Amino acid sequence: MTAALKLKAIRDWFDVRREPLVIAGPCSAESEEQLFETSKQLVESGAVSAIRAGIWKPRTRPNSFEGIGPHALPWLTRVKEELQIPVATEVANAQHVEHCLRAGIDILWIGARTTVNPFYVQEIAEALKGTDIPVLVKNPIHSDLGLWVGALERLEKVGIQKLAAVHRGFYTDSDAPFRNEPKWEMSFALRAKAPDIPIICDPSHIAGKRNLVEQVSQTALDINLDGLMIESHITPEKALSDAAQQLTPADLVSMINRLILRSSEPRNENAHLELDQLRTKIDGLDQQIVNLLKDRMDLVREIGQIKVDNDISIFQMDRWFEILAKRGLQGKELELNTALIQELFQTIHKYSVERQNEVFQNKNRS
Ligand SMILES: O=C(O)C(=O)C[C@]1(C(=O)O)C=C[C@@H](O)C=C1
Repeated sequence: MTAALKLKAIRDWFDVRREPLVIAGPCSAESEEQLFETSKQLVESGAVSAIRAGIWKPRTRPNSFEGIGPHALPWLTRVKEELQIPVATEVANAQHVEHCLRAGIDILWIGARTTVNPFYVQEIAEALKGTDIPVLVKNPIHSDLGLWVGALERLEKVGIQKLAAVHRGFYTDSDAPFRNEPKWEMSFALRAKAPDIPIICDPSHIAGKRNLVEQVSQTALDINLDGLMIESHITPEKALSDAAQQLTPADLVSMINRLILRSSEPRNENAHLELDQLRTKIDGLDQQIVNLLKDRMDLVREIGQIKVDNDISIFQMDRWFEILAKRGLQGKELELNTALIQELFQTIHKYSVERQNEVFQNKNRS
């Protein structure tokens, strides 16, 4: 089921100074000078459409720098007024919202650690009732699509129509290669569920390392995300938070200049024809795959009948491991991605077990 949200298209509420839409600025506002100087260089480049800076920083461990707090709000309004650019900051509770509304902050975002908690999101939504301030909602830390959509719905329900999602990646045990796992499929799932929500990518938090920010930004544009939110600091190595992933304004601007903007439709007739031909072939193969799945499922059902008639259990570990190993080897020989084969056969197995369970349930009922 799709979530029918009443929204304003992002380009109707965002003055995009240059494509792609980029919101940039320091992870944290650390001093008036650091924020102003970073913002000035970014704004003068013409490459960014809004400035971001965190002033309340939810940190994993205590004793880390937790942000300047409301004292930094006038620094942000100075950037807004002197540099004539919209400014954005993160809010995590109703009090933060009230501070920001009073200070005239233009855009708010809800962080990954807040999106996970419907109580916090509801409190923020209530505090925003009656305003039309744009709100960006970062994905929850773990890949729970319901929480992400739910947070957007809570905001829409109080009348916020300038809404966007921010894809910042998902928690992972290993930070190789990225700090947060991109799981791009979550953006596809969000598009399927709420097609009108613009999605902005936060490559800094996915990458975790400045040398990988460009690669992630390019992928985000190549999968048609609607913009980028990137961290930038005049002296990144001295940053009080996220030092490893921030780029100097100059490096950020060169990076933006290197990004390639691609269109979602082919622009020349030849490419159009070639795509059509290949897609027809894919359609044929997909039909075969589905027919093969049907044949396989019929065999699985037959096996299920033998099992239930002979009191044999559904799950057959040795056989299951044998299939994974054999198909894994075959996939390797054909140079297919190992995870593709593993995940495909795990899914097939899951539905085989489900199918046989139905056979067992039918027998139990008769
Ligand atoms: O070989 C079986 O016993 C089956 O039921 C088939 C199958 C499969 O899908 O390949 C399904 C369940 C078992 O755990 C192992 C394998």
